[in-house]
Amino acid sequence: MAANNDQQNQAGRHQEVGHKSLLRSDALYQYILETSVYPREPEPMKELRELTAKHPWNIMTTSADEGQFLNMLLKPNNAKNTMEMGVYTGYSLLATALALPDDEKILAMDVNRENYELGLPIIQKAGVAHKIDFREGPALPVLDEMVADEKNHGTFDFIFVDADKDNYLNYHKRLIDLVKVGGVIGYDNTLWNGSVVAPADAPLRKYVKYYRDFVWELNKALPADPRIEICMLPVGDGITFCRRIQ
Ligand SMILES: C[S@@+](CC[C@H](N)C(=O)[O-])C[C@H]1O[C@@H](n2cnc3c(N)ncnc32)[C@H](O)[C@@H]1O
Repeated sequence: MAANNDQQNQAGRHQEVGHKSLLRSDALYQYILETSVYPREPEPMKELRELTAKHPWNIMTTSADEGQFLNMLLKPNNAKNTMEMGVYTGYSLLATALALPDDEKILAMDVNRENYELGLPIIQKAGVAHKIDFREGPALPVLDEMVADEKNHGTFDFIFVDADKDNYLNYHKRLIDLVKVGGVIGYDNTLWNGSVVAPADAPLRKYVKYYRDFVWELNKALPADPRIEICMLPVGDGITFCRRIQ
């Protein structure tokens, strides 16, 4: 009996260790980048990634594996009309723009135009700048304006949310009207640097601690929303995809 219990405990432990190493091993992550991501990264995305690496706020950039994933996700889904909140220097925006058909548009919003303009020459050189409608300023009032006009309801195929985490639930309340039935909203950073499972009193950086409550709230609210199907993936800093079903 004791041996059986031991075996069960061992099996339980192995599963847990397997999960942790997937998320926590730097060497494994590097392996993914070097074997799968970097060899197939489009030249403009590589150039933008290298430019962004020199910027003082580079911690904000979308990771290369996530960029590759977004680019692949959008192609088979035949996404046409898309939106992005939180552009920074434009890595995820470029991944999206490269995946979209030539005559389609991305509504891109960020409070900071300067960082967008750092990456813009690379986006222009890649021949996709004409797909981007960049709006400088907070995203919420733009969403409110769009929601107020019923013509905009159910018109977006894909929406990527990577801006201020304390507004994610406010965004969700509006985006659910703007995305098509069958369309997808991706919320970035839903594992929030792993802090979602850290003890309440763990010593976290101030901004990580502040936003964690909002990420927790979002992670509770999305599974309870019957209008969507969801899938949370440990890509980048965690991304939760929501497909509108009603
Ligand atoms: C994590 S970064 C985005 C990274 C980007 N997706 C990329 O590929 O590099 C977050 C961005 O959200 C922007 N932001 C913060 N608050 C915002 C708001 N209320 N509305 C729009 N953008 C906002 C910041 O200026 C910052 O550029």
